[in-house]
Amino acid sequence: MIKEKNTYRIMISGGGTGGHIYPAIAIAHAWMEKHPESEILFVGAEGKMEMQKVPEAGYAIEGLPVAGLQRRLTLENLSFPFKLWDSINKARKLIKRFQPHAVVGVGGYASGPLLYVAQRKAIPTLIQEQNSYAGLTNKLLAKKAKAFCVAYDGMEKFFPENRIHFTGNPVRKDILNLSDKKEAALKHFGLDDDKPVILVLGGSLGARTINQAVLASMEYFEEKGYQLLWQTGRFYFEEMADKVENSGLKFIQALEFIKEMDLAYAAADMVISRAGALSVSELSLVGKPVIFVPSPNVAEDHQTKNAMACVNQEAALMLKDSEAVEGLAKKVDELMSDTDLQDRLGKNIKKMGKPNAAREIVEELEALIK
Ligand SMILES: CC(=O)N[C@H]1[C@@H](OP(=O)(O)OP(=O)(O)OC[C@H]2O[C@@H](n3ccc(=O)[nH]c3=O)[C@H](O)[C@@H]2O)O[C@H](CO)[C@@H](O)[C@@H]1O
Repeated sequence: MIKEKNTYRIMISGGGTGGHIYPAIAIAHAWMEKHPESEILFVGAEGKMEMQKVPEAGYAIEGLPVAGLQRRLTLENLSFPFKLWDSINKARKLIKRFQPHAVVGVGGYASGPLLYVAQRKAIPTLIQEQNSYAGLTNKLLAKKAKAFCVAYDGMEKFFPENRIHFTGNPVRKDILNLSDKKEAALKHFGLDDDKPVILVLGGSLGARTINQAVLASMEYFEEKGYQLLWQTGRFYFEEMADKVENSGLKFIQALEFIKEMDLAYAAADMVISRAGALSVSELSLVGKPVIFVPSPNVAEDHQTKNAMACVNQEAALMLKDSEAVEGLAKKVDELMSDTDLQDRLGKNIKKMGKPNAAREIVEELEALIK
């Protein structure tokens, strides 16, 4: 074990969406809790969500000009090699200045240049892969990374088996214990305490189909006596909030983005959610009945795989994206009318939770530095 009082410098890189950023922040918190004298520097992509969320969590971040390669042929792709070159140069300078003991990559193209430079300088790199299907950047960095902290079985398809550690995804600490938060949560969101609360989550950016499905069913939900806490995502918020306002419905609450996810989970009686890796990991710790509506627009349909890992353990229900608009109300009824099913799903999903993930990742990182 490394000494507790030393100053370690750790760089953490990646982002693009909450699914990469929040695990990165959870790792940083767990590291600082154990090694409070350390310095942490995040590296993200200019203009992306991490440039706002990371400083809000109390850490410094530098942005690289890197951009993702579009799958379609676009003009933007022409500038890709130049941005990559600039990013590698900036990564080189950052590493020279910060002199990290180790570099952590959490996926998303922002982590590519930094880990590439670190690996060429023989600085140990650890990759945290959140999904059941490895992202492109992580696959490209796999050969020289020293450790892979994963959340799903079967990751030896992508990474060398002897360096894989099955830690689970690191989640924010405040959702680990929700038992005494319900009352405060209802108050925080101005919810009624005798109407069931349905929490609707579209992943960190919101989900168009889920929003359309809620729009199609919201009158019915209100008639049934439910109240909805509905995260629309920032791209859809104005339109959805207008529609709620014009409908005159009283118990449908549209929110752009929820900062206090612990309170949202605590308030909920059931959850409708996209099946991004972190949402699934968090919901596994929360232990409430869930209907997953996986996004069909992600590499290798990995959200369906994430959701099916739960469905196969009778730990959640799943509704296909293509059936969501027509089928959401019926699926919600199926769950809300069956309290045994609610209990079973809640208990089974909780068994899948990995509450020590962040701590275990910190231990792997310590082992690399040593
Ligand atoms: C469309 C897309 O590319 N999705 C990917 C993205 O998902 P996305 O970024 O949506 O990520 P996840 O579902 O994994 O996690 C969402 C995170 O955002 C937080 N949150 C969400 C809503 C909100 O209002 N407030 C809030 O704080 C959640 O608590 C969670 O920590 O990264 C994941 C992890 O690599 C992938 O599995 C997803 O397939």
